Amino acid sequence: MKISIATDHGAFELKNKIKDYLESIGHEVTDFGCFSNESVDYPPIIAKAARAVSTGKCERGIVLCGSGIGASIVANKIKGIRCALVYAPELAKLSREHNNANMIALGGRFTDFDTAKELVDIFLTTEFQGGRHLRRVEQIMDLEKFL
Ligand SMILES: O=C(CO)[C@H](O)[C@H](O)[C@H](O)COP(=O)(O)O
Repeated sequence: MKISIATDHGAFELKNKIKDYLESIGHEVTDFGCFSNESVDYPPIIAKAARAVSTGKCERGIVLCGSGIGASIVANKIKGIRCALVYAPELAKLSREHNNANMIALGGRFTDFDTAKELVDIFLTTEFQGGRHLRRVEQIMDLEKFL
């Protein structure tokens, strides 16, 4: 799968570990930064990863920051993005089954690598359930028409 990834300094190491892990299991990862521990502003970096999903260049995206909150807020500003902030496996599962999330946000200061790996695995392998959830996701996407 083609996956975009981005972070600010708050999850720099975790981003690199997730990228290496994804590549080791055969995914194609486009890394939008950041590329050092130096403090950076997350909005433009995260927006690039979200735009890659929005335009179809990547099928899914993973964005990170210290808490994951800022990253999720930014990603959800981009057309067509449904980005879920996930900390627990059940939330990663629900983000796909109920929300058809095309991106997840992780908090690097609150999530260790083993947990992140589990969250990412679930996000990438769980199918959207459709049905009543499709109707609701369509209602979410309809809201973009009024932006
Ligand atoms: O945006 C955030 C919080 O919603 C991210 O966690 C940032 O990584 C964090 O705000 C960065 O904080 P810092 O004090 O500048 O390292």
